[in-house]
Amino acid sequence: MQNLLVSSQIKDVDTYTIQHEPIVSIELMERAALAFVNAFINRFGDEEATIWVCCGQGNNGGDGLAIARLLRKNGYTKVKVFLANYAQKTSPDYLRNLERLKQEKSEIPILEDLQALKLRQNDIVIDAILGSGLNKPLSGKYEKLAVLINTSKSKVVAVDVPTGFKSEGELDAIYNGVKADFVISFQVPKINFFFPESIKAIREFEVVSIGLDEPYIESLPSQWKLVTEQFINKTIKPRARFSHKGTYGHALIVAGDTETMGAALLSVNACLQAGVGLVSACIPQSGLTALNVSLPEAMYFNRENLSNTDLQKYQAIAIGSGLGIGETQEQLLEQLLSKNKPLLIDADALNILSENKELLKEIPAQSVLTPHMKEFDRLFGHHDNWWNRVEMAKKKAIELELIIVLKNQYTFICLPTGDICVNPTGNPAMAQGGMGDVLTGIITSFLAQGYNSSQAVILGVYLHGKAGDILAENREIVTASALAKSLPKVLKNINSEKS
Ligand SMILES: NC(=O)C1=CN([C@@H]2O[C@H](COP(=O)(O)OP(=O)(O)OC[C@H]3O[C@@H](n4cnc5c(N)ncnc54)[C@H](O)[C@@H]3O)[C@@H](O)[C@H]2O)[C@@H](O)CC1
Ligand SMILES: Nc1ncnc2c1ncn2[C@@H]1O[C@H](COP(=O)(O)OP(=O)(O)O)[C@@H](O)[C@H]1O
Repeated sequence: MQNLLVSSQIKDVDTYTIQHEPIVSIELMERAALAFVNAFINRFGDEEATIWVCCGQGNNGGDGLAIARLLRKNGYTKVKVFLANYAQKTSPDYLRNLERLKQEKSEIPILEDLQALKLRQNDIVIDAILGSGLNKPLSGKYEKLAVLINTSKSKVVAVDVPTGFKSEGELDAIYNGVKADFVISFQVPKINFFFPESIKAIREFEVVSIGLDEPYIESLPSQWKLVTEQFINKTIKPRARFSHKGTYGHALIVAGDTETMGAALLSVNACLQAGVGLVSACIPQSGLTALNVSLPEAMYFNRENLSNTDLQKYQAIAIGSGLGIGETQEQLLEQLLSKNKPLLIDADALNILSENKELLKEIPAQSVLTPHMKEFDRLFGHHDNWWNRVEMAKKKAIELELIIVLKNQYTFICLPTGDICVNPTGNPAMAQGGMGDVLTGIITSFLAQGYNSSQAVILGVYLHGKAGDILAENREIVTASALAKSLPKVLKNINSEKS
């Protein structure tokens, strides 16, 4: 897991690195500029392009000046600098870089008049006006400059964060900052990059290391974590020698209704593909033939028997995929809740809870809820923005001792400890019905296999997205069935790379 930091902490890490590496701040700025330029060249190799580097007077502007100089050195002949010198204060490193640019006779024109900023299609604007130092909404000349850049049809590449974009906290409904096609951000992704509202400001981003002190970053208190491949590789266990089906647990999946039996089958199949030892499908009798034909590995569990069966033999129980809503389904959920065994609760079972909120406190601790945005809002109230929604998910996860998996492009996993783990995998090719049912099957499978609840959820969400990413490399659409089918290979690849 990688700590995600707020702006004040990032500043703190800069200071710490400067003191302890040690490195003088102007050198750190040079390193940041170099990292930006390398990433920039990788992506925008056209040395003939006209590049306008727009600089403010803080450290973000200082980066911009160094970037302009380094681009010129790397063969970009048409680099121009525009100084947005609208502030009273200037940073010392900005001033040093300005001096350097002037002294070196770098042939880079330095412009200050807005009239001179004639942006054309195919030009590239490097936005180094304001970075993570933003401390109030954009207004006046800054706002005017942002409008000019946004309406120019030039490609916009932002340094660290687009000017006017808040790195953390609630994002305003209306965004008046620079809209960047690409952001090259330093060291850690900013928390707000993961919220859907950021699409107004950022089309794509890349994070580059500038050599800030990583152990110090990890030592800082932060409840925001990014799930990393290293964490997954470390957590996932290969199949053991002399193991048998009993080693990998028995899962019970309560799902399906006459018209939504597919959801149950998808979920049960995903559970098998993710490696469970045994799975029993508690589906309506009308689905029995379909189950036997399509998933001969799965067993059938008659719903009539749920109330009088000892569920101790199941290592994991999920309820909800395609379950339907009605008195019968409500009874099924209540029966399971009364067994006082952690559950995974998805889809219609969540909708039943929304209609019977008094049941929320009956959910056993360490249970997992997997709502998408609408299911979440039905459960815990309407939210105007994602920052507030995630804050509420965190609050409820702590209060009810649950794991809340708030599904989206970047899924937020809120743990009872208050930690919020952001999942980086997944893509729009996966935006199709049934994908959530597959996720339920995968997490249930990992729960049955003996991973603890947080591990099972983090592994499940990450691998679900990872499988989708691998498939999306050569197809536009990834169906839920295709994703489930690909899981054994994804697991194999991870375990082979480890050994
Ligand atoms: N040693 C360091 O601190 C490093 C900093 N780096 C760069 O430094 C940036 C942060 O630099 P700074 O902290 O100087 O901040 P910025 O350059 O982002 O902004 C500086 C100034 O803008 C003012 N300001 C904030 N919001 C405003 C608004 N809406 N309208 C008008 N003025 C506004 C602030 O009061 C401050 O004086 C990062 O984004 C990154 O690009 C990098 O060079 C890496 C190393
Ligand atoms: N654009 C996307 N990027 C990443 N993941 C996505 C995207 N669209 C959907 N997903 C993933 O697919 C799943 C969809 O879940 P859900 O909406 O419950 O689907 P369903 O109810 O149809 O099975 C979630 O895990 C979500 O994170």
